[in-house]
Amino acid sequence: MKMLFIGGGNMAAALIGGLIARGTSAADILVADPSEAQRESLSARFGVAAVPAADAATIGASGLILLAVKPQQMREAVGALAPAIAGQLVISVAAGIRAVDLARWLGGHRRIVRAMPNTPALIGQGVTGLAAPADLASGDRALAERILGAVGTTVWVDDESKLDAVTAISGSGPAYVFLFIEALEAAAVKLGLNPEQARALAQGTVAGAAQLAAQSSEPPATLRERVTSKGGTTAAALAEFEAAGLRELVTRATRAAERRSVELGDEFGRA
Ligand SMILES: NC(=O)C1=CN([C@@H]2O[C@H](COP(=O)(O)OP(=O)(O)OC[C@H]3O[C@@H](n4cnc5c(N)ncnc54)[C@H](OP(=O)(O)O)[C@@H]3O)[C@@H](O)[C@H]2O)C=CC1
Ligand SMILES: O=C(O)[C@@H]1CCC=N1
Repeated sequence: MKMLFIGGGNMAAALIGGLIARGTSAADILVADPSEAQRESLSARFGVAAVPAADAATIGASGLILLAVKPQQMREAVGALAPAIAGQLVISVAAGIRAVDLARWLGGHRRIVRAMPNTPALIGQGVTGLAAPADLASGDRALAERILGAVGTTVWVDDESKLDAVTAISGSGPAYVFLFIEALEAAAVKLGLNPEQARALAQGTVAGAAQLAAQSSEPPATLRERVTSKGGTTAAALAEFEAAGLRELVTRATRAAERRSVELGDEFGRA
């Protein structure tokens, strides 16, 4: 089946890279993106064809259309598709933009799934939230699940509005983890380790802890307690995190992301 990506930026690259690594043929993927640099980069990295804009013939020949432009760009991008769309499934990965608005811009098209993936899709370790209208055919649900499931795990939410929370947790989440790695690395250098040592230790620790949490049947709190010897070094560090309100800070940060997702839908979707 031919897949057409509208927008070939960071998220599209992660999905395309993940799909190709897991057996999708590059010949089955076409990307439309006005940026020459993006097109060249995608073709060089993944061997996919890329065009500045999709024409009616390529839109009509695609079995699946993936919308991967920024929310701010979605109305214009979708408006250009509308006259040529041939009833195929459309999957949007955009934060905030609601299915009802996409449907309106697509001239009443109803075969729409919203997905909120994340960039670890590139290495097949993504996690994607999915939402679809209740009347979407089960074959379309299965197709969306197969595409996003090829690059990681999937989680359906019944209510589309829950995707704002999904975005705040797992869509944006990799950036929170990268920030923590950055901070741990910087702290390591301040403690006198060289930058290579700092990177190896910080990255290795986060990767190992994440793998252990994923493979363990025990909750993260139990795994944390197992590191924390009574009166030891971990307890000294965790006391600082708790005193600084790390848990509340995470709640505040994710609320801000969720709020922003709703705002993006209001700001760029309702027009
Ligand atoms: N990055 C992430 O981790 C995640 C992103 N998303 C969602 O994915 C979407 C894309 O995000 P991201 O990849 O980060 O953004 P990028 O800006 O990296 O990619 C968007 C691309 O679309 C291009 N574009 C703009 N207008 C059009 C058009 N009319 N037709 C085709 N392409 C067009 C842009 O070109 P130009 O730069 O020239 O405008 C750009 O290359 C967003 O809606 C975001 O919410 C979802 C989950 C995670
Ligand atoms: O930052 C953003 O808006 C997008 C959505 C989730 C991750 N990146």
